[in-house]
Amino acid sequence: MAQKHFDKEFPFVLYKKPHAKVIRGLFQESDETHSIQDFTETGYAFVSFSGNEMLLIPERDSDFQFAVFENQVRDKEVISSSKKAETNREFHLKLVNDAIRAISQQKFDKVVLSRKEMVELPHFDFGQIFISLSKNYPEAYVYCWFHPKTGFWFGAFAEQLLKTGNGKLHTMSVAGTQKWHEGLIWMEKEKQEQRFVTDFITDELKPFSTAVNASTPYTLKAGTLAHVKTDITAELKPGAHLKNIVEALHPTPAVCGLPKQPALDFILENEGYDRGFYSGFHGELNKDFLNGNEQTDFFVNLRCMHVEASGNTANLYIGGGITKDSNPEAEWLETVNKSQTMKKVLL
Ligand SMILES: C=C(O[C@@H]1C=C(C(=O)O)C=C[C@H]1O)C(=O)O
Repeated sequence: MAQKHFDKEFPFVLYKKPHAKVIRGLFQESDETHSIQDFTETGYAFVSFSGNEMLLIPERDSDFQFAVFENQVRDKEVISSSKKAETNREFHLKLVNDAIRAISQQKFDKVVLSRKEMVELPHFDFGQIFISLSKNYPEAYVYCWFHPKTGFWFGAFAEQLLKTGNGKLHTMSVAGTQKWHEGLIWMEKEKQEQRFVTDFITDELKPFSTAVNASTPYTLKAGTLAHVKTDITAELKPGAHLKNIVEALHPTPAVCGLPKQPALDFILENEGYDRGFYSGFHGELNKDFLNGNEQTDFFVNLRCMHVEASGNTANLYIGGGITKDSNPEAEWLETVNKSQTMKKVLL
């Protein structure tokens, strides 16, 4: 089905929710480009970091399919480094140093800096990549998006931007990174960068809610990495509009910074490339296609990559949060570790 759509250059998305056994697919019946206008639409949303591109595979022009996925065997870990990565390293170290200086000059408290890394693909098979991601990361939201306007995007991570239905909203604050191991301990630097995200989200949700509750922070395992996570729930006021909530939350300090505007300006002036859909968000808009409920279920687009429709190269996107206590070399290594999520299914 997906291959048939790709051959015709019709948009489609394959996705598997965290810990789910079911693969879902939404297949557009035309090559038309649909966009989100006000978040009252129904379908699958795919939104860029800047919010300038808000693509939609609309329910009314699509066919929904699902299949049970059972294979849970993980592949071996891949460690690789390329000459290209070394060139990136110098640039990234300077970028992080510049950000630490800007923080010490009180321009902002946190900024998330990212980079793009190119990997050549000897043989590209989108179905096989999607299955391999699903197999390796059962705890993640795994997806493969294709649109003639964007080419392919893949991702495997479980950071929810928001889930709403029945007047309730669920979201989470995820930040701080370490290699996962038994008994790991979080340092003040990681706790602080994650607290920035929690405080931002709870403050932004208050005008839309009668109550906002946050759990105590705990460890989230993501592949071979671990992050600090807080669950946040809100009781929405009647009439709270999804569009306004999305605009208030995105981009959170998990992918942008705090305060939002100076951090965003720093990213746009210094990162040196266009993030495109990396650190944007995507997911079911106003419908859970499997059970038919009215529900929105958006995830942040992280641990992701872009592959042109020609399938010759993949661009991996990786970043991390910088605060006053950041160490540039450690921040570089964090992006190298995060790049393994996608490399594991490519090399
Ligand atoms: C920005 C990324 O990840 C985000 C940043 C993290 C951090 O700064 O430690 C951790 C998890 C994500 O919220 C990425 O994976 O590219």
